[in-house]
Amino acid sequence: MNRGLLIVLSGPSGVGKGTVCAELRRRAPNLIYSVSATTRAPRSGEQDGVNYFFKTREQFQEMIAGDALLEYAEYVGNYYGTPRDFVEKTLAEGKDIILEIEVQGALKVKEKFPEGVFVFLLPPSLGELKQRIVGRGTETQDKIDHRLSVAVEEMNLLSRYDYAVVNDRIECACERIQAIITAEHCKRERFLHELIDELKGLETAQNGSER
Ligand SMILES: Nc1ncnc2c1ncn2[C@@H]1O[C@H](COP(=O)(O)OP(=O)(O)OP(=O)(O)O)[C@@H](O)[C@H]1O
Ligand SMILES: Nc1nc2c(ncn2[C@@H]2O[C@H](COP(=O)(O)O)[C@@H](O)[C@H]2O)c(=O)[nH]1
Repeated sequence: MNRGLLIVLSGPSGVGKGTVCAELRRRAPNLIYSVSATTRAPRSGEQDGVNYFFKTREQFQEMIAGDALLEYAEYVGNYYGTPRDFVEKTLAEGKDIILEIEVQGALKVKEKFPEGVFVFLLPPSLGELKQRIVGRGTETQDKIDHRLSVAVEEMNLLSRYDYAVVNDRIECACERIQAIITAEHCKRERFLHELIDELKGLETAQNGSER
């Protein structure tokens, strides 16, 4: 059985990662979502085990010490991390999994899983990014300013990603990401590699007989 694809979706706060991820999962129910652990307080409507595993700092530090996280990062005053076992089990079962995480963590995942598919979601403009994060209404002005200053640093790391996708319209962004996932599956198809090897063999044999 082929291993599943590890897809990492990053991008600045407020660009629409969560929104795009939710729409991708609606379109492709087989795509598994990695629920992160965090020390951030739940927002109104967020559920433990669904949006995040909400942890105290002590519980999170125990997860770090017990090597239970594939990666973690401190972002704007809170810890965020990806539970390791669930990702490894999902990939071993041949299922695709998507991680929606910030840039420092994504680059750590890239060191461990260079075969992953790393997608950076971009806003159509910085003005629109600001409007989205303000419009969501979940953060204080202080936190918004902090998240926007981190956003600029994050966008400087865009070149470390395999793909950049603009989230202008949610449907278009999802279609672009779905096209990337389809293409990445094709690249990994064993029969294609066998066919390419066969063609190379044929070419070598032909060149040999022409000499
Ligand atoms: N393509 C879009 N057009 C207009 N608004 C959008 C679009 N995508 C997302 N939004 C809106 O932007 C806001 C931020 O989206 P979302 O919470 O998904 O961002 P995020 O990148 O997951 O943020 P964070 O990293 O802070 O969790 C939400 O109010 C969402 O409805
Ligand atoms: N490195 C990680 N970053 C993560 C993880 N889960 C979420 N995130 C990112 O944190 C910021 C803030 O999230 P918010 O829910 O407080 O708005 C955002 O960029 C998320 O993508 C994780 O496991 N590791």
